[in-house]
Amino acid sequence: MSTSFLTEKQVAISAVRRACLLTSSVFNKLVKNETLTKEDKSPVTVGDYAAQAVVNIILKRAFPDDPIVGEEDADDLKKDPALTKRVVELANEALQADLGLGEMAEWGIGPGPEKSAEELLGAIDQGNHVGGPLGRMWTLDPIDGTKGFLRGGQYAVCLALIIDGHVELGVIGCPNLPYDPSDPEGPRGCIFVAVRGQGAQQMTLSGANPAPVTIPEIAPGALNFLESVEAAHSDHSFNNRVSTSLNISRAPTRMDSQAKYCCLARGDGGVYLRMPTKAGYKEKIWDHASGNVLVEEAGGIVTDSRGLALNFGLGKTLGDNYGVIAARSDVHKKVLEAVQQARAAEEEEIAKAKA
Ligand SMILES: Nc1ncnc2c1ncn2[C@@H]1O[C@H](COP(=O)(O)O)[C@@H](O)[C@H]1OP(=O)(O)O
Ligand SMILES: [Mg+2]
Ligand SMILES: [Mg+2]
Ligand SMILES: [Mg+2]
Repeated sequence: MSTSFLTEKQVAISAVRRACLLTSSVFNKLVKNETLTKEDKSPVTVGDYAAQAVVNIILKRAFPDDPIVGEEDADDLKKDPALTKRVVELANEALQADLGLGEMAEWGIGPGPEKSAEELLGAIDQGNHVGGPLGRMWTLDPIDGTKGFLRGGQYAVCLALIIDGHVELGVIGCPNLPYDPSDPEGPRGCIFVAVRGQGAQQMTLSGANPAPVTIPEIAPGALNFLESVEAAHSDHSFNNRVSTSLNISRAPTRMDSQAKYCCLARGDGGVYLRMPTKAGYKEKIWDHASGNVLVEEAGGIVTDSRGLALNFGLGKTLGDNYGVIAARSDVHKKVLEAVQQARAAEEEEIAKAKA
């Protein structure tokens, strides 16, 4: 098997583009127009299921033997015929759309035949692999940043190829992210692609204007933190403590989803820092795999708060990794030190309070 991953890359881009088309259509039909009635299921649920069905159908068409670790399963969907009908309509619309640019019949990429409800439910459940240390597997978050999706803010469709516990390819679709960070009101919709050893790039959602991305050197005074909007997902006060100790004066940029890794990769914010807010939460591999290879290929380093590499070979979660720090290598070193000092100070305070 070739290790250039050319086919894998084209297939993954096509799958993510079709899923983004679908999630945008769910947003426009169900969220923006506020057409939801009480009986309607959450548009997030519809979008999650349908996007996972679309991506899995495309992956399995090209790589029938590859297992997929997907966030969703179809157990609840199977009990709900009305929701299933909606998912089937939306998934087929996205699978049959003519995307034009970048679709190549010779790669087996392009509009596909209509799928039955049974086939689509089956496709969602093909994302049931549990992960592990050996072999090839894909991991998929069909909508990452569901809160952002509902707000009309940032969310991402995230797909990655993991081989023997290492992320080799990552594709992230960000339908609401401006293509040009210096023109925040300009055209929105980007796809970020990274292949291990081959660099990182971004392109528009239609596949146009591919351009390499690398993390630029950022003057210490211009650095800022990229962090979750949701206070329950990452510890804002800890980030504040760390940024204060690093004399960072710029306010953090808060956004949902792996769009944060994408912004970091193109120099739009200098540090990704995510510390758990409650003991026992284990980060999921689909929430970090694509962003991991993207940031590393853009010249950054990604570790946990102890400086350890993230371990994608332990199953569905990152196991014992605690927190995530991502930044350009020079910045990463300083942030890791500051994080460890802040953790020590925090522990000391807790011990004092208990005494
Ligand atoms: N307690 C938690 N701590 C950290 N991440 C969480 C927690 N609960 C959910 N998440 C996940 O964080 C991701 C979003 O991160 P962010 O806030 O940076 O956008 C989602 O995938 C979300 O999972 P889920 O999709 O199941 O809600
Ligand atoms: Mg997620
Ligand atoms: Mg999700
Ligand atoms: Mg979820």
